[in-house]
Amino acid sequence: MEKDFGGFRNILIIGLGLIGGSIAVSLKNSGYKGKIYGFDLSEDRVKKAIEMKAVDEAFTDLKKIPWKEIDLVIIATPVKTFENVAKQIKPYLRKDTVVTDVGSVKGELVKKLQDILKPVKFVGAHPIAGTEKEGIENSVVGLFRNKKLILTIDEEDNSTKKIEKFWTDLGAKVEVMDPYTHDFVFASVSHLPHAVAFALVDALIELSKETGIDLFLYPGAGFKDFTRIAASSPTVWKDIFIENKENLLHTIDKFIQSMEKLKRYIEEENQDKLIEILSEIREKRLSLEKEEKDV
Ligand SMILES: NC(=O)c1ccc[n+]([C@@H]2O[C@H](COP(=O)([O-])OP(=O)(O)OC[C@H]3O[C@@H](n4cnc5c(N)ncnc54)[C@H](O)[C@@H]3O)[C@@H](O)[C@H]2O)c1
Ligand SMILES: O=C(O)C(=O)C[C@]1(C(=O)O)C=C[C@@H](O)C=C1
Repeated sequence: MEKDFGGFRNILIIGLGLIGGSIAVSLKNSGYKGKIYGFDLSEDRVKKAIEMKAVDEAFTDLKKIPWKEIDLVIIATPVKTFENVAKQIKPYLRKDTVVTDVGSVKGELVKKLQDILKPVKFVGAHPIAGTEKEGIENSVVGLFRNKKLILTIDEEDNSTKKIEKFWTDLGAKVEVMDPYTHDFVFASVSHLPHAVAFALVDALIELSKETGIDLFLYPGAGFKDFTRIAASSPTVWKDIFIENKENLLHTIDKFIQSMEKLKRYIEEENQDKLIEILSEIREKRLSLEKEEKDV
């Protein structure tokens, strides 16, 4: 099928960060023909976006945006800003403009945004792709290629089909999930791992203080691999943690239980149990590599 990115003629990206920027540069690189407009509160980000030719025009003032031309708005700011952003753009939107997002949390937020934006259609979307970097200066061409993209929709209609085509043409593999299941799943496989990585570095900061030995002078590859995501944006992640609080707290409790189990087996020097649990965990982790190869 011909690449038409859902047939949206002109697009506005709100939030010229890593994800908003990666959408812009990926569109430009894939032959998207329409205009890409950008908006950000930061003058520097706007300047950078224009300098990089990631967007055709970019603004820090909503009033200056050529709203009549905009067929699709993509909200790509930290999740706690979404409601305000929706309220601020609502008066400018054409009734047939579609609004979507890239937020890492869905749940109630999807319903709130649908209510704020009504009668304009809001379609919740979450690309399962990113890095620990922030800002458009770190954007990646092709970031979404072969990556999952979760659409949190109740039913298919013309707008959801267009959003699905938009992401398919960027190379993503679209899956539909209800917003609440989405938040449990990504609390487990994304938000908990980030919390654990942040906490692990925190533990080493505390141990360094307690002992007077700077443990960060001796990181091996394992520590670096494991904690790459602890370099992620504090602003983006405090919003994700708070917006998905209930699910995240539940997964943190499960993680503490697993740590306590491991601690107990170590304390008891229980070799059988350690072999049993570590073997089971290793099998699971290895099966993940195999699934990736099979894709
Ligand atoms: N980083 C990832 O790996 C990743 C992956 C998938 C989804 N997401 C989601 O994408 C969104 C953006 O994350 P990012 O990593 O691109 O962050 P980022 O920090 O790189 O970019 C966010 C941008 O939004 C701007 N901004 C903040 N508040 C604003 C407002 N009210 N109006 C306009 N601009 C505003 C900031 O100036 C910044 O340029 C978040 O909702 C995040 O949950 C992130
Ligand atoms: O690879 C990374 O750096 C990421 O953290 C990407 C990652 C994740 O896999 O957890 C982070 C947040 C998202 O909402 C989606 C993807």
